[in-house]
Formats: sequence, structure tokens, C-alpha cells
Amino acid sequence: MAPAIAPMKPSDIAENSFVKALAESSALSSVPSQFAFANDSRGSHSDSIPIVDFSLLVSGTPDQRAKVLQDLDNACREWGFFVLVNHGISESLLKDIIDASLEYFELPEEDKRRYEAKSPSDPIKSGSGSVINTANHRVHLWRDFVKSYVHPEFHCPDKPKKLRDVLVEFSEKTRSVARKLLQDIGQNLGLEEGYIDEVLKLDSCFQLYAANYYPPCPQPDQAIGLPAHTDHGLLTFLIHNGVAGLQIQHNGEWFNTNSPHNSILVNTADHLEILSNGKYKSVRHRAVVNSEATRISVVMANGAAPDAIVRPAGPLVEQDGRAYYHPMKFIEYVETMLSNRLEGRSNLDCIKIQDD
Ligand SMILES: O=C(O)CCC(=O)C(=O)O
Ligand SMILES: [Fe+2]
Repeated sequence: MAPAIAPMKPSDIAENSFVKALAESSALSSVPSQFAFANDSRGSHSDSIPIVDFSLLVSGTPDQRAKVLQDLDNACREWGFFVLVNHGISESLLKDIIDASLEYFELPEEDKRRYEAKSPSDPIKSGSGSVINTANHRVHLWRDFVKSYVHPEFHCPDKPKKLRDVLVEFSEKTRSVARKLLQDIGQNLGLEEGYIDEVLKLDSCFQLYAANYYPPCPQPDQAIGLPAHTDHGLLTFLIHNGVAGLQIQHNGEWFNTNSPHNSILVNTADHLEILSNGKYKSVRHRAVVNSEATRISVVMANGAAPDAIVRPAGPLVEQDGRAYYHPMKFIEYVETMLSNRLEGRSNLDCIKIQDD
């Protein structure tokens, strides 16, 4: 006989209770109604997600570099997403940041509750979160998270002890790779060398570390880890513990991503769409859950300086004859987004300049 389903009372699931504990409760054989999310989580398989070889951008022959610049441009234009290989960040650092993030989620609840978000500008936040769906109902997500601003000011949860050093190094290394990619993206967009660095004040660029913990879910089709969204920032870097779950949208279809060991998934995010005046699109993606294994992803969002005003690049506006996006201060954009999670609607829609 199927085990009796212990009904969850709405009061059992506070806005910021952690899904990990719920998923581990032995009584749980179905998804509590607060998590119910109409969901077709199927994704197509794709071998054609672009791959960008970072080492050839840095030290390839002129021909090799020209070819990879082209790969990078196509990836940003066609997919808004690519798999970065040979990036020079050590395998042990990638493993350490995943392990330290996992240790964070394994802390007692009271340690994590210290970071319950009180305001969107809190530099460290932790919880599980919810979204308002298209029917205007609040839906809880099947994931726990921790987020921390790590640059230009470094913040980090106190525990686990090892997280701080690992995160400092991961932030430095990813920042340097992101800046190099942005230089090359600037070249691909026909911008002068140093243009992006200067107008977005990348010496003080904003970086946000986020780790997501998706426990096994008894009914994966009835819940969602993270619904479709785009990211703030210029380039998001994502690594995971080898359990599949990230899907990206391409030509209206959802694709499962799979990435070679030690690679980094990169997506062109909202502020690159704005800067490029729409030449590069911020790709919609989502995280689906499974019934078998815990999935962990670690995300580093790389953006402009908090006080930089992000707008379409002047030379591109001249070429296109108009700007397609309103200017907005970077940190205001991020904090509006962090405080206002609406399924399927993005901040980008708000700052797009509609055709007359
Ligand atoms: O966990 C994933 O694969 C997706 C995470 C993500 O999109 C995010 O944190 O913005
Ligand atoms: Fe995302």
C-alpha cells in the first residue's frame, strides 16, 4: 500500500523555510500544494550548444583566435549561451566551491536563518523562495539558495569556515575570465578596446555568488526548482555537481544542457542585451528537479559596477539609429529584480523601449 500522505498545512511552510528539511521528511510522498507548479519539464537533447575554447582566445595563433572569436559571437547571437572549456580555473577550485556550498546547505537551520532576507539590498540572503505565477498565486520553489555579494565588497556567510577562502579565490578567478571574455565581446561588437571596461567601470564590477540546492522531489513534474527567467548582469557563470537540471530556451524550445567535466556554462545576461542594443539576447533558462539525486549549482553573476548606468553602447545606437532600452543604474536593476519575482516577466520588458 502507498504510504499515507501527511498533509502539509500552509503554516508549515513559511516563505523562508528550507526545502531540504521538507524533502528529507519520511512522510513526504507527494508535493505539498504550495509547491504545485503546472510544468512540462521535458527538454530536448542538443549536441549543438556552442563550445568556446578560452585558451585559444588567450594564447591561440591569430587564425585560431579569429575562429574562436567567431564561435563566441555566434554563441552570443544565436544561443545567448555557451560551454566554456580550457578556462584555466583549476578543477580543485571548482570542486572546492561546490563542496563548500554543499556544506553550507548542511548547516543547522538556525545558522542559515540568520540570512533570511529582510531587504533586497542585504548582501547575504538565504532561503528557498517563491514566485508569483501567471495566475497570481504564490508558488514555492523546490530549491534552497544562498546568495552573497562578493565584489566590489566581499561578503560571505561565516559558516562553513572553508567557504570564505574558496569564495575569495573563485570570485577573483571568475572575474578575470569574465573580463577577458567581455574584452573579446567588445571587439566582436565593434567597440573600441577598453570601451566596456570604462563605461561599465569594471574595476569595481559587481559579482554575486549564488548556490542552489535542489533536493530529490517525489513528483518532479509537479514542482519547479527555478522557473523560466533571465539573469541580471553581463555574463553568468554556472557549474554544478554533475546532476542534470538546467534547461535553456532556444527558438522557443527547451533544451537540456549537459556540460563536459570541468567546463563552465556561460550565459549572456540582461545587461549584455542592453549594452549590445539587443544584438545579443539574454537567454531564458530554468532548473527542473528530479526524484533521484540532489543537485547543486553554483552561479557567479558578473555585472557592471553597482553605480554604473547601463545603456546601449553609443556606437551601436548610432549604427542602429536608436536605442532599444532605457538607461538604468546597475544596482537598482539588480535589487528590483531580487525583490520582485514574477514568473515569466522580466525587468528587461520594463526597460525595453517599445516601438511607436
Ligand atoms: O541551477 C541552475 O541550473 C540554474 C540557476 C540559475 O539560473 C540562477 O541561479 O539564476
Ligand atoms: Fe539564472
